[in-house]
Amino acid sequence: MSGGSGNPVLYLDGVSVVFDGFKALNNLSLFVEPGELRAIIGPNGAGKTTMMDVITGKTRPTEGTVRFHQHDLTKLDEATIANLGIGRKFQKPTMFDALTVFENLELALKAPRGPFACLRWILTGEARRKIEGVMEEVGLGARAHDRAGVLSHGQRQWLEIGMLLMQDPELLLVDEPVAGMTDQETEHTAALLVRIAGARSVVVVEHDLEFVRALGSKVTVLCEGTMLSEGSIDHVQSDPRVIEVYLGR
Ligand SMILES: Nc1ncnc2c1ncn2[C@@H]1O[C@H](COP(=O)(O)OP(=O)(O)OP(=O)(O)O)[C@@H](O)[C@H]1O
Repeated sequence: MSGGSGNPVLYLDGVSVVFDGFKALNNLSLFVEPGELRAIIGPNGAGKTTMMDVITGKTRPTEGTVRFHQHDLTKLDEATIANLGIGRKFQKPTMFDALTVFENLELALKAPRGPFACLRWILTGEARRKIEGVMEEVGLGARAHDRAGVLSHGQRQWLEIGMLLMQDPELLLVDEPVAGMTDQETEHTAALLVRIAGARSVVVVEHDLEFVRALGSKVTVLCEGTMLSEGSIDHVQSDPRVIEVYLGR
């Protein structure tokens, strides 16, 4: 068993997911510490998306333990899990193009429930400071009043991360954040994720190994639904099993 020193925020032990007899996850164990940044890599079909789906309650494991602190995530629905403080960023942005960066963050904060909730909303000084803080964190401070629709692909991804941060997640799951980004945007994204981890745990699934290297974090390599190798990027890249999976055929 590996797992670090403290109590993990996220604890997966012996997790399997079987789809029609096919094991998408096979006895997977993974532990993420408070404030940790973790990269998950692996070839196509390795089970990375299925792992994220299990954590967020979209997919139920066939067997195994999935815990967020003391909460058994296998018993909870997606909305409850999100409310516990697990945010997930998908590849496709979900912001409103006609609204500004500031307004999108404002909407993410208040998440109005019910038809008149927004009419009762008054932007308090505290909320404004929070929005400004998040804009600085994701590097969009200078774009506050630009409409989301005019942002570059990279900036839109950062806004989306900012929208998740407005909900104060304790664990943020980020799916292939740098797909389609320029080299400069990719570098900015690595720095951004390093910056925002620490105050919360961040798990990043990504194919781009140069980007993963720039994260400087512990890396977990998945293959055929199970953990193949774990450690620094140098460690996993020199692991013969990883070399075989990535380069061997
Ligand atoms: N709902 C499903 N029903 C049947 N098989 C599925 C289902 N979801 C995923 N799979 C299979 O499980 C395996 C793992 O898929 P998964 O999407 O988790 O891999 P991945 O590592 O995210 O791959 P990629 O890098 O291509 O996104 C794949 O072989 C996939 O075809």
